[in-house]
Amino acid sequence: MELNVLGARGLSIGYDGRTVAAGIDLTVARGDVLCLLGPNGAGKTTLFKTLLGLLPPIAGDVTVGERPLGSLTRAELAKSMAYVPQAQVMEFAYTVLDLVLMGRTAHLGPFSAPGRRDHERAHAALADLGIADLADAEANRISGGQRQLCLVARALAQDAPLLVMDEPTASLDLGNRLLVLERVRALKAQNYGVVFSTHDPDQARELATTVAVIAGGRLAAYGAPQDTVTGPILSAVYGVDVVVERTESGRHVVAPRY
Ligand SMILES: Nc1ncnc2c1ncn2[C@@H]1O[C@H](COP(=O)(O)OP(=O)(O)OP(=O)(O)O)[C@@H](O)[C@H]1O
Repeated sequence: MELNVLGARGLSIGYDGRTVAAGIDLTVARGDVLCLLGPNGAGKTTLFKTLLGLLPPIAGDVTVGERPLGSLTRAELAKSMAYVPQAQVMEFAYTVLDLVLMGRTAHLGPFSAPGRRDHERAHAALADLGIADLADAEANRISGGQRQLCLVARALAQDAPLLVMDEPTASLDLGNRLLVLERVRALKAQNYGVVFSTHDPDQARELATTVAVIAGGRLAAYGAPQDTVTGPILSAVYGVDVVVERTESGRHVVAPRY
């Protein structure tokens, strides 16, 4: 049986004793894509921070590769899951290759610089995402979508089986959004576990194997996309009247009910 790369049981999340959401149970195995949906302020980022070990749980447990999160060293954690932040313009003029090499940090000995194997891994990650030709480009002088793919490449170079992506398509134009989504789909096919948040229920329906809808201080829905990204659930969670329609090509899209 495939081991879970990430799990949460009876998890309560929040800040300084203020609970944002409680009773969260979820699992992610290799090849799973868990999509996190929920209204603004519902707790998606708070849940991410808790799953990444940046914020202590108020109650309950997080397991990483079946081990309690708190028992992993920083290096073990970095080899177990890689975080992909939203792409922003960076303070320093790193090249794309430098940026991706940062993903190798957990694999380096203390005070040692990246070696030949690390460079090979970084180049392979760039090639994997179709951006090998950008290696020497300055990371601030490429498109937002390309920068997002660099951050995914950095996560791949980390050699962790789980990628955690915070709204990977936020602020991207249509072409770049489709590019990033296509790459996420490819990662699933390569047996990575993926957790990503989005404000687009169509992406959840299209890409996810499991959807977690966080709303009203709990998981309002958790399960297969066809059971969770539904008109009644979305209407209740977002306070709007929407339906999920099937297009001629067989896709499902969320639309207002007119
Ligand atoms: N550092 C913090 N300290 C205290 N409360 C916080 C902190 N960060 C967020 N919150 C509160 O926790 C709740 C959940 O916020 P969170 O950022 O997790 O929501 P979200 O679902 O990611 O929202 P969005 O979709 O707008 O990004 C909100 O009420 C927010 O005000």
